[in-house]
Amino acid sequence: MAAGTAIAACRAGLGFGFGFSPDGPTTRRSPLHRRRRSDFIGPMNPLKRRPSSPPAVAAAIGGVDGVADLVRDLFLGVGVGLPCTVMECGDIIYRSTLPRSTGLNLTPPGVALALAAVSYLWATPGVAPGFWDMFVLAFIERAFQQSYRKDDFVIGKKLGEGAFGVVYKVSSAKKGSPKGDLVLKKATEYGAVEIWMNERVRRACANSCADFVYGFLERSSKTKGGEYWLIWRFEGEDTLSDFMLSKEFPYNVEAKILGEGQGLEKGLERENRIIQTIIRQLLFALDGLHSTGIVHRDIKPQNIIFSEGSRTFKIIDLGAAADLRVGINYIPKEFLLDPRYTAPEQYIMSTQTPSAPSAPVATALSPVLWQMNLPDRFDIYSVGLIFLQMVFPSLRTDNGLIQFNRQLKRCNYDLDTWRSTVEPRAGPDLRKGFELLDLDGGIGWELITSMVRFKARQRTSAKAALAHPYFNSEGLLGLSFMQKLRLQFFRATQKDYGEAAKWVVRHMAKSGTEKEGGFTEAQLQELREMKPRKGNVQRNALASVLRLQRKIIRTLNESMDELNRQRKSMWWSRWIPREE
Ligand SMILES: Nc1ncnc2c1ncn2[C@@H]1O[C@H](COP(=O)(O)OP(=O)(O)OP(=O)(O)O)[C@@H](O)[C@H]1O
Repeated sequence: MAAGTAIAACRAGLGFGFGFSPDGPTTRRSPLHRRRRSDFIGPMNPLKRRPSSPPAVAAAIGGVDGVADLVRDLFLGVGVGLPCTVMECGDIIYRSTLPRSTGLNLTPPGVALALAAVSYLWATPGVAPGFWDMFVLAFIERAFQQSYRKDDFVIGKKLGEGAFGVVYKVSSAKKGSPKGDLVLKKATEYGAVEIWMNERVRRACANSCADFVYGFLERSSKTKGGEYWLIWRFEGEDTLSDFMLSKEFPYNVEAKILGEGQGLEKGLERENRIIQTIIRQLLFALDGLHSTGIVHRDIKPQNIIFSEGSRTFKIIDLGAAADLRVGINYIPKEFLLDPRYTAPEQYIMSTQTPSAPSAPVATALSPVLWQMNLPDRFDIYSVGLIFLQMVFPSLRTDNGLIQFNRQLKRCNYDLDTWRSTVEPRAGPDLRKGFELLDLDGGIGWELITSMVRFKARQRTSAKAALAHPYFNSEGLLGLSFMQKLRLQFFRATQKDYGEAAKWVVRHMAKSGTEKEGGFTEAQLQELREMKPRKGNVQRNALASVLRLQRKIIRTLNESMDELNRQRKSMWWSRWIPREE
């Protein structure tokens, strides 16, 4: 019945038919298709023309073969096709008339479009991996992971106490729990963010941070909302800060990260090698975080732990981190980032950036926002300061670092200017530091100055820094042709294109000219800021209207922010384990 209808439709040229068999349109062998050429185009050889017949008749004529065709058409022919006048149906008898199967047709614009789409989906922080991580990996992980309760832990020595939590060394006798000591952090409401970040890191770049085991909410009579309990493996006793406070630094780290017996005399070369290794490990860990869209925001030697197991430095304390893949850019109001290590911009996203919309939209837009703000450069500034502290012993104390920050601010955050002011009257420690950075044609100085800069956009990324020749053991002279090319590229990317961008923006923003009338953006801004003046009623009225407009927009933005914050806290808290 259905086949009959299709034939009628084909005859009428309506284009309905049983079109799509698994072989594709060009190799169909049903009685229906045998007929098509002759019906619509006309026979090429009248002798070979088959009579038109309904499928049932064709089945009778064709015997078993026909029945098989009919059954196949009935079950597999499910599509809607174009009439053979439009579609290349071919003819089973004249196989040579069948168009050659080309499979997928590749065209240059199609390839370009596909490449652009793939690059966008995989660009930092990764839209496609983000959806996969959030909707597949997270659920699988949750389904198979071991869960814990408060009673599973025996609490031992206190390791630290911050503004938002207490950290203990603990052990667990629970079957299946990791061997060895564990670390437990009891955190207040902000622990939820930390659990989220640690779970994300464990799935995306486990080697970057301390090995996270589990996190859950524990109700308690003392705290209103309960406490979040976070468990990690115990990585080791020492943080980078502990090592740096010792007079033996950097030699006290050498055996741990490079092994015994390096066979070099104590001196600049040897110190340089150790510092190089620490910075490389730190950049490697940061690159892992940044590639998955997480910015730590609290990078400092106290938050870098030495893992005895992997003999590398790892990052801890993700309590202030931001996950820009899904738009968690959340800083508790009372939370102050450590001013000794923060970059001058204070914020990782422009304050003009509206707060992130719902998670899927934020994820889809994340590559654009990431490129607009380059939030990872915030952490790079902190690494640059740690690098300076390792090289110049006088900066390792709090007072030394605070004083340095003041000097740098006075020099407009320009390390070259700072150097030119302090070097002439430098003591032996400072001079030794400059000498170390000047090894191999000043390649160390070049890297450090590309990290500590006022403008985030001019700072290097962790990935680019890792490719810098500073990390090549033979220095500048040992660089291959390709490495030299890479260095040139690195230097080119460090140039300030901000002025060029400003010029374009200035010209684009100019909405009015004297000739064409209207106001330029700058004039409008002036009007917005202007206090009402007597005597110019028209101007004052316009200024009042603009001020009112600004107020309305600000109020709307604030309410949207508030709503988004509430909505966000609702959606992502679903991922945090509840009370066990
Ligand atoms: N996985 C770990 N292995 C070993 N020690 C750890 C681990 N995690 C944390 N610690 C120790 O606990 C201390 C405090 O940890 P953490 O910085 O996460 O807590 P915090 O409450 O946020 O502290 P603060 O606010 O001072 O940064 C660290 O300085 C470190 O000595």
